[in-house]
Amino acid sequence: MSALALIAFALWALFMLYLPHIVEFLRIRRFASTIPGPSIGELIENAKKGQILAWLNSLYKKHGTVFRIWFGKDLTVFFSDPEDVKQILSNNKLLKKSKSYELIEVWLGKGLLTSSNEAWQRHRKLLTPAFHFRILGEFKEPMEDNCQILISKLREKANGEQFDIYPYITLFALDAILETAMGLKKNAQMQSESEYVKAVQTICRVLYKRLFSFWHRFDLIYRFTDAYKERIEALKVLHGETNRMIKLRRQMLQDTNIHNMADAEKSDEVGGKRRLAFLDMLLISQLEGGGLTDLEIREEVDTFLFGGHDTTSSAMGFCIYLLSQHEDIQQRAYEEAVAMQGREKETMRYLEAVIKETLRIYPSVPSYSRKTQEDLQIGNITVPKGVAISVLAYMVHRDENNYPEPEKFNPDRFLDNDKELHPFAFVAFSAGPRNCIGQKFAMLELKLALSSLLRSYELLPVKGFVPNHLAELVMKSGNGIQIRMRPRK
Ligand code: HEM
Repeated sequence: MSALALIAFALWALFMLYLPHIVEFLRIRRFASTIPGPSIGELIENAKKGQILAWLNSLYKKHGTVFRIWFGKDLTVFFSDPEDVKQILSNNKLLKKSKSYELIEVWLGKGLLTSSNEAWQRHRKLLTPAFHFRILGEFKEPMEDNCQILISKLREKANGEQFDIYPYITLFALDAILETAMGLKKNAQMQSESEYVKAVQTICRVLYKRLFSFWHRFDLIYRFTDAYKERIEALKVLHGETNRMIKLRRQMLQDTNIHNMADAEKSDEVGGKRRLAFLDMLLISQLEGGGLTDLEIREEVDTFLFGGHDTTSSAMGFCIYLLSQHEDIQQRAYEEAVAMQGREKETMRYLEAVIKETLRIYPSVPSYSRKTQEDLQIGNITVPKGVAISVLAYMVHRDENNYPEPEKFNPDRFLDNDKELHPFAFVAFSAGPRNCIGQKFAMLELKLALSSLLRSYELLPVKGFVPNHLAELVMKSGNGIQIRMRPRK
């Protein structure tokens, strides 16, 4: 065979290899032309401005509840109608996450948040008991200890002067998740300079930055950036620490003769405490023979850490801001917090409504996406295979049919007409099979922290302050959470 024929054959083989992708892409392009949406130029311009949520809001107003955006060659269709959201989130065939989740795999690997198919199903089944409310109750005490540290750290700020409370909250949330996920008392609140705490903050920052950067998305370019170097250093610390903890907790189980759950239930001591961290539960199920590999365990522990600290700090920060702005609502929440002291695990009707209303206006995860693995009918649209579908919780929560005056902070919505709401009108924790596994954990932590804060301090508004909410992977306020505080008498 001549060289030319060889080249022609190679080209043909390559073409045949890519043919299905080319056909799929052409179908997607044809479909995209039937859905309204902005140009790529508009995307770049708005990403540069950093006001993605305001832009998505304007697209919703212009195009309605369904619109599309091209992210490079990847198409995402955004949905905000509760009826469409119901079809998306309850569909058992739509469980695969979209491509943007691959960016966080360097840290989380194929943990629960990023994995799909059988691996996800197996892990979810294995992890669900660890989030059972009875087990979570065991964490009330360490969470309360961390709340006390938060209250005392804030004492120096409770002088009526303006300050940013957000850094205090993040360290509190990090301590709460480190202690419960890994059994690790890190005292981030006391040692904010620790190498580990800094690595968590660095990795969150560089991963978010990459998600919304056009250039950093190209691997070849990214490898030459400072962010890449920072990422490598942070991952070394993070993975090193999780591996160290796996070794340490395994040794503790061995030393206390715990080989299965029955032994653990009988034992009083796991590392000096009766409580089992999520990590212990995973290690015990490994000992019982049906568990995960060491790598899978590390990925899950890192996933809890990521999923569990930024989301709750965001919710807590926005809730404090809203309470500081609404004296009457704060007073009602305060009275309930006083009446329920020590019983926060029980229903706290008003504070729960306050938290839900906060998450309605400021959903910690403003949108989340799946990828279609086959053509899919949603409402009157047939979405072709290979398209990312995004639930835009931020706009679902601003649907005027369910929420008249949607920008108004009114927790009574969740007391008065909760039953009249569309079941998919509130999706801050997502819904269906891939909903947030940690939502009960999050509610317990938020209730404990907010009620002890309310009992200790009066939250006062800062004149003219409005949070600049940014759509990072987790919604944040770009200008912090500025408040003033006074001790309660
Ligand atoms: C206010 C607090 C929280 C909010 C608003 C929240 C929200 C969400 C949302 C919207 C999802 C779905 C994401 C997606 O489909 O891509 C999710 C998934 C998840 N969350 Fe949360 N979350 C919170 C707290 C937590 C906590 C405290 C933990 C862990 C202790 C946690 C662990 C997870 C995990 C592991 C998943 C993936 C579940 C799966 O795919 O099976 N979250 N969360």
